[in-house]
Amino acid sequence: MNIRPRRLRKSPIVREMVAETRLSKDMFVYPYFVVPGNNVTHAIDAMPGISHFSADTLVRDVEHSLKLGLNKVLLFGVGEEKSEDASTSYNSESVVSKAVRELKSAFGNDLFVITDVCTCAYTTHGHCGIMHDDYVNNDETVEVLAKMALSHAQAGADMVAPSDMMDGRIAGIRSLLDANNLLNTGIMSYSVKFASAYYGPFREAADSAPNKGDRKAYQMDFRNPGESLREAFLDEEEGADILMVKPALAYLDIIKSLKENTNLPVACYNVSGEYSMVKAAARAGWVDEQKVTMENMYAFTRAGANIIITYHAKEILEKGWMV
Ligand SMILES: NCc1[nH]cc(CCC(=O)O)c1CC(=O)O
Repeated sequence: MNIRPRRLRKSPIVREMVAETRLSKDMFVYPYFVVPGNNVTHAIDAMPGISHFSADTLVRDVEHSLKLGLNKVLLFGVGEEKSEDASTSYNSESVVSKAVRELKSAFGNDLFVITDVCTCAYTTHGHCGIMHDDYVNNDETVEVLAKMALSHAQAGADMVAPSDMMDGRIAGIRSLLDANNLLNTGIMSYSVKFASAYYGPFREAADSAPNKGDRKAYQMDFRNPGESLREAFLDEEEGADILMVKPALAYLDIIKSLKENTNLPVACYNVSGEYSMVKAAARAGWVDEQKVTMENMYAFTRAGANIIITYHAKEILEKGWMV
């Protein structure tokens, strides 16, 4: 026997030398939930370790994140007045726009601010668009999304991230941004977003559960890898800068095939249900939290993700789990 793969597993040094996948904190994007008011830090039950922040406490928490080397955030607005037309979503005084202004005035270009663009937290029915006869009207929704993206961009967001899955929304957003001379505001598209039960805990965090029906008439069917490439290519043609796959853990095949088929950076969203399952199992003593978390992070990287959006990011860096 002259071939012995175990030679290269003999010691930590040799294992480090031949490791095929590297993970860096620069790959992480950390999500934050922003609520109205002052001095609010309210823990989200379904997502241990994650809280709602008002703009002032957000600035303090982000300052701490920045010290850890976490310099990219994804903002979700929660707790705004809801309506049929989601008009609070594009108000220049919206909770997200205010938070963007405060973060940018505190940290400038030391912080990269991405905003989630979707109406589900702003509509009375909790759907990701404008509804008529129990159906989300695509083109009317795209107009609202473009206005919402514009308001975030005008507040100073570096990048907007539409998470609604309407057809043509990347083109709609890009053209409104360009018409307003916001040529350098990027778009990270939730290109391949499946209708998934893994969003369960998030709906508590964002108070965005649909009060009737589900999201299957706009989010993708998880049986369809071919359609996932079709969706991603459309976004690429429409001007997306980054393509995202969501959820991540149950969709590693999709991440891998997208990476092999595009030259754009690929992001994955390690969603709330994936996060809370790890937390719950770790709390019960069934898995080693550090080891399972890092195994998941490497799985995303190995599949081809260049960017990982994860609720674990802060704890990974706080506790030095990278090493
Ligand atoms: N459309 C809004 C949105 N943006 C991100 C998530 C999920 C994030 C997570 O679960 O962590 C959702 C929920 C949904 O589509 O139902």
